[in-house]
Amino acid sequence: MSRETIPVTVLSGNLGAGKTTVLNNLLSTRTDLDVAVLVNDMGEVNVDAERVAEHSDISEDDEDLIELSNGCICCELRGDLLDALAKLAQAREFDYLVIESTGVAEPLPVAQTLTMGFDQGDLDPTEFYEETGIEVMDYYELDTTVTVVDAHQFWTTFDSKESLMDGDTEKDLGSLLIEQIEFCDVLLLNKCDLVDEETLGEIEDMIEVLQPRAKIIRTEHGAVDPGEILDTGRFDFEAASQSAGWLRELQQPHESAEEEHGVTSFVYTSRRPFHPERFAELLDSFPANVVRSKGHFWLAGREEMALGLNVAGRSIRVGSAGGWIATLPENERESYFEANPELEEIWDDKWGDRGTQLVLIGTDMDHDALRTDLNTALLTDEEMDADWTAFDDRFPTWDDGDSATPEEGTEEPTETTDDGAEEVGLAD
Ligand SMILES: Nc1nc2c(ncn2[C@@H]2O[C@H](COP(=O)(O)OP(=O)(O)OP(=O)(O)O)[C@@H](O)[C@H]2O)c(=O)[nH]1
Repeated sequence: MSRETIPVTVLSGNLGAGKTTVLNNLLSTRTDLDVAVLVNDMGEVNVDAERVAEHSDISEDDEDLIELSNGCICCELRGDLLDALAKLAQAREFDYLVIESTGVAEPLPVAQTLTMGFDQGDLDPTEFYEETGIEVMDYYELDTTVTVVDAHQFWTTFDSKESLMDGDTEKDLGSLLIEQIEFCDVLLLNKCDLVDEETLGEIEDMIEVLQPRAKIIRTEHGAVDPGEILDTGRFDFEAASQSAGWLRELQQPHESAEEEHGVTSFVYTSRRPFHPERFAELLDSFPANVVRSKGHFWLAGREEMALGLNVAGRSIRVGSAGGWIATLPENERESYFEANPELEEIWDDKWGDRGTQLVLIGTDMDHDALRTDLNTALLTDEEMDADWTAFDDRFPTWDDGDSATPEEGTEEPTETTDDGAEEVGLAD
């Protein structure tokens, strides 16, 4: 069979979750399917590629199996990924392509590379086109992003602060797991043979709140019907980027009802700024049962810029979330109002759109107690009239040249930690 475009499946998942097992299972049980494989491993020697070769008809010298080593396809190997895709396309025809990404890859940049193409490839696409008559990006279509999650290690990884280098940034396993869950079309909850029914239910409740859009499939030893991960047509960049539970919650806030296993979420909003020291103290001892929090906040004394909070597992990051609409020049502000008439409703005569909006997701959270704690960190009436610049403020500072609105703001998060007062220090 040959076809117009090759559907591409990207397999992500933490180290040891079972990505290679899924792949081996697919290749060894369905030899009738013409699948090419691209493996990205961080190691010197590409262990995964050797194992895939061992367990399937594909040999390591085979042009069907391409290995990318010494880097991660979500960062420094993006160009190499495109090179490899071009070489595969040139080598022969096949019906499906599966990319197994390294255990530290974030699915989003991989998806971006596959959907947006040659922003930094070593290979000149024009040259390739002249040689082959094939437009690489037209030849492939990102079809399904699959995250493999290790059910047995789930809670340990979720709470883990063990860090890994992800390109130039250090990431902890917990937040990587959350990012992988938040960006996928299909989630394989693997190693279900090692976990009891009650725990599986707890994990599923958490995953459903973090990622309401994905199809969750329980697997043992990576055995999954190929139709669930190949040529499913499920990938949609826009939908995938918008599917994280926290984002949905921000867009349509609602107090979620308690699930069977106590996983809930809610949105905290305030039109008063936080006191920098009291809010820092709150983050220092942030409750461990809040496993995910995202949003922007207003810190007294920082009237030019919204700050972004990003809590994932045990990692707490604070970054710039862009300027307030209130700080924009008059004409730009007016066009914002025209495009977003609902702004009128939240606009404050003195403070404009300044305020706080945070989603909190967690297990057994006491919503009222958390709201009270957050409210206690807000300025009091008396403090509202005080000189805000006199408050102690150990949050980092950023260049405020970025005029993005809070919702659109890209974060340049500064890693902060939350264990122990000494380590926590938000300031440098
Ligand atoms: N009991 C059990 N073991 C599994 C299952 N799936 C995979 N394993 C084992 O878990 C280990 C890791 O699996 P891999 O498939 O290598 O995991 P991976 O995600 O490819 O790992 P990296 O390539 O290191 O990121 C192997 O020893 C597998 O045999 C499962 O469902 N149950």
